[in-house]
Amino acid sequence: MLRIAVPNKGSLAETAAEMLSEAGYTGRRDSKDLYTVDPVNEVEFFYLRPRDIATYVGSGALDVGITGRDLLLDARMPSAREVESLGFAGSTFRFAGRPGRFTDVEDLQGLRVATAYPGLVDAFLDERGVAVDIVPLDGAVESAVQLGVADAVADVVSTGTTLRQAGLEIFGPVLLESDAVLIAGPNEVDGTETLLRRLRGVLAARKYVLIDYDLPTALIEQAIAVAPGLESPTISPLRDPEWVAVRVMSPRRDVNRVMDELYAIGARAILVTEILAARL
Ligand SMILES: Nc1ncnc2c1ncn2[C@@H]1O[C@H](COP(=O)(O)OP(=O)(O)OP(=O)(O)O)[C@@H](O)[C@H]1O
Ligand SMILES: O=P(O)(O)OC[C@H]1O[C@H](OP(=O)(O)OP(=O)(O)O)[C@H](O)[C@@H]1O
Ligand SMILES: [Mg+2]
Repeated sequence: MLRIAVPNKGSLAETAAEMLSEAGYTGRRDSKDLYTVDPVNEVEFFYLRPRDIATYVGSGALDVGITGRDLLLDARMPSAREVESLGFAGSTFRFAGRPGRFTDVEDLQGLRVATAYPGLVDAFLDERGVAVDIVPLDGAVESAVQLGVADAVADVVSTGTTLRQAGLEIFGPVLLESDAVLIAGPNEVDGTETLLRRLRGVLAARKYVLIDYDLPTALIEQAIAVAPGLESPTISPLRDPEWVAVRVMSPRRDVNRVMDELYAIGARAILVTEILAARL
């Protein structure tokens, strides 16, 4: 059985559980459960703190897991590796301080930097030869400057609202672009490929829609230039020999522009439908 580590709470937990459910797995019924087994799909789920998941997977205790790229790097587990980005919980990892006080990381030399990601920050500053005093905190790191325990912070930034509210300003380079990732450990385990294919199917179903339309045969090349599909569009004959029916997958975010352009070319009966699941 494949042993999968899943975030039990925090920003990653809900979407991770949704993706696994859309991928056909049966997860826990109660948000307090720490373990559940899905005998049909031959997987076991262990619900763990996202921060600990790289440790379990990197040590080989569990086979694969879902965590954040920032948490994976912070854990410094060389035998845990990223397999696939899962496209949610996107954020950047940044330094911030009082407005105007810092322009670059070199300005941090000898100062106190509060963070919940000491491994990540240490590695970044070491590489640049900047020595600081790391103040390790568990969360709500943005308050550390105001409360006088640090001169600057290094933390997850999404909308920037938390930093703004704490009166802090970003400075210096982006330490990391993070999102939720599937990670694997040192062992090749049966079932990993199936899990990966299923999760990719969920990502594709979220990212793409199906477009069907009818089109005068002579306009096919123009229409395909607007919506080329992934491999190649499906083109089927219609009863009227002057017309064809076309079906393509198309990125969801572009779909209204694509429909407008297809209509302008001469396509009619343009229909967009959701993809429930996919193997590409
Ligand atoms: N506001 C956010 N937007 C996007 N991703 C975030 C945000 N806050 C945290 N994350 C991501 O969530 C992961 C951290 O998950 P974790 O559950 O440890 O923290 P959390 O969501 O801050 O939970 P909590 O603060 O309740 O402990 C990291 O990968 C981080 O990049
Ligand atoms: O840029 P924003 O959209 O404001 O999001 C970033 C904030 O979100 C997370 O905090 P969370 O609410 O998880 O609290 P925590 O600091 O206690 O982890 C993260 O640690 C930042 O503080
Ligand atoms: Mg948090």
